[in-house]
Amino acid sequence: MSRSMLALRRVGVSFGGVQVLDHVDLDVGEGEIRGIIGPNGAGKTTLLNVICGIHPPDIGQVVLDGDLVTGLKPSKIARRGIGRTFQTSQLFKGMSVLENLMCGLHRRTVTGLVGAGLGLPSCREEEERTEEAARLALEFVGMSQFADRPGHQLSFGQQRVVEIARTLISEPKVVLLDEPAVGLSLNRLSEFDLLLRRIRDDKGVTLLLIEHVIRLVMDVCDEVTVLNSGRIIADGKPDVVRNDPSVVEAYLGKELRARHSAS
Ligand SMILES: Nc1ncnc2c1ncn2[C@@H]1O[C@H](COP(=O)(O)OP(=O)(O)OP(=O)(O)O)[C@@H](O)[C@H]1O
Repeated sequence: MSRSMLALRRVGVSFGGVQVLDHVDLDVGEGEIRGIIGPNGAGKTTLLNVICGIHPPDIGQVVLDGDLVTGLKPSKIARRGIGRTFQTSQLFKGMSVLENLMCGLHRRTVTGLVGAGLGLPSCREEEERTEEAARLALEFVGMSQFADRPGHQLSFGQQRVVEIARTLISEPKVVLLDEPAVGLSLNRLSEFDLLLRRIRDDKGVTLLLIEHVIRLVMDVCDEVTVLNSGRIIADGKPDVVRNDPSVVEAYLGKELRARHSAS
């Protein structure tokens, strides 16, 4: 593995006495695309919430690029270099796609939204830089033609891509993607696969991807981690994980058994 970019050490979380994450250890190398799969309720989203600080772990540690970030506020963890998308669209209604992206950066600029809104001369230069960064991010994900379109008018799949662009303008080290391929057609899926690779290769971003679209996970991920009932039951190259008996049983079993009996 390359240098460790993100590590979880014996992370535990319980909700109302139910252990949702149980001594989870994870090492993600710099520039890796890591898939996290598992049945519904396995703890995948909770894992992302722990990493980005939305839900601090009861026990254990989160280490980002060598620094302990456990217990920091989500905004601080974001500043340390972790971006995140969610299962549902988080675009602001009534704002254009470009404005949505600029919001992502305003939160980090010196003058912020208020100064920009007042149009203070000192803010104009920063405003121009913010707009330029937003346009470049849109261009990177191939959505420049939608810059002035209200965000909520885009298809669900397009909104997810805009959200990824919004994470990129902050130049993160790691981006966490929660089911980003929901709503994408098969054609779009191969474009999306390429986009993820470009984010890694051109921007050097490490990606952690929760996904139920197994084809995408097996194609694009360097490594795959399988969670079941809050525990890691397998971890490794997609081909190895795909054939691991415990994974077949816990997660892929139903699907594969159905395919075998059909063939
Ligand atoms: N805030 C919460 N309070 C109580 N229980 C929760 C909370 N968040 C999650 N859970 C429970 O923790 C378990 C794991 O949920 P989580 O959303 O992490 O699973 P998941 O693997 O992401 O599932 P899915 O694939 O359906 O999104 C579930 O049983 C869920 O009901």
